[in-house]
Amino acid sequence: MMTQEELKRVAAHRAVEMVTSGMTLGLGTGSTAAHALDRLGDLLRSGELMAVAGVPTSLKTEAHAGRVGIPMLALGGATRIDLSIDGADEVDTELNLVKGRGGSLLREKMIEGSGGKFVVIVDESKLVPRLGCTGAVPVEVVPFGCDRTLGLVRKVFDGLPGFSARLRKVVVGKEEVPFVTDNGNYIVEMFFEDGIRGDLGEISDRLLRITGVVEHGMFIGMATSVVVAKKDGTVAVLHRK
Ligand SMILES: O=C[C@H](O)[C@H](O)[C@H](O)COP(=O)(O)O
Repeated sequence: MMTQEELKRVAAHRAVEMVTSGMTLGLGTGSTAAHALDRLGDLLRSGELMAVAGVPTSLKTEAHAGRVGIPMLALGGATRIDLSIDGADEVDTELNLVKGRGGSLLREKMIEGSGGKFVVIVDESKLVPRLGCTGAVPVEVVPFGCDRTLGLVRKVFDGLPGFSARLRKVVVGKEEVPFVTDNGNYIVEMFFEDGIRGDLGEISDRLLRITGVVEHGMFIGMATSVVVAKKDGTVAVLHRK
């Protein structure tokens, strides 16, 4: 039986097979996407891939891509993005995603939603019947008035049994402080007892209408395919219908 880390690598390597020389890539963030960065670096060093450039979805990815020698472009400097490769926290049966439990959802959504293919790489444990089944659905909010914004997010799900929301905190020294994203924003985490039931598009619209919300971690209808590494070591590639 392969470990979860090995499965992440298997999925990442399969997605990197879709990369050809000359492509501009969206470079994802997280432990699964990290395997794709390493593989891209290896292929560039060996000369099997040439003239590839990447647009990093986080400062961490920018540093990693720099270490492994992937040439980079800023989002504004890329005329097109041919293919983005990134992990996800959850993938539902329609290939909608929860992303951003690592805090990188905004840049990911900007880059992965800017055209081209978006290939998601996961191990089997990320497949869920409904988004929000296995943990937090993050929402990026501006720090100003964040308590008011948190209250307005709670109102969207008013009366929903088992729903809760809180500001994501981290411990620094002995103190709990808000988690700060690469964009200087905070994260509200939404929790659902048994996942999100209802129209995701409508829920998305209601969240995005709240002044103070910057973006949320539901990636609806964005993934063009999902590479799933299964426990037995086989790989399935699911395509959006
Ligand atoms: O903010 C984090 C990103 O959305 C990641 O792609 C996501 O959290 C999945 O990360 P991992 O591959 O480490 O499970």
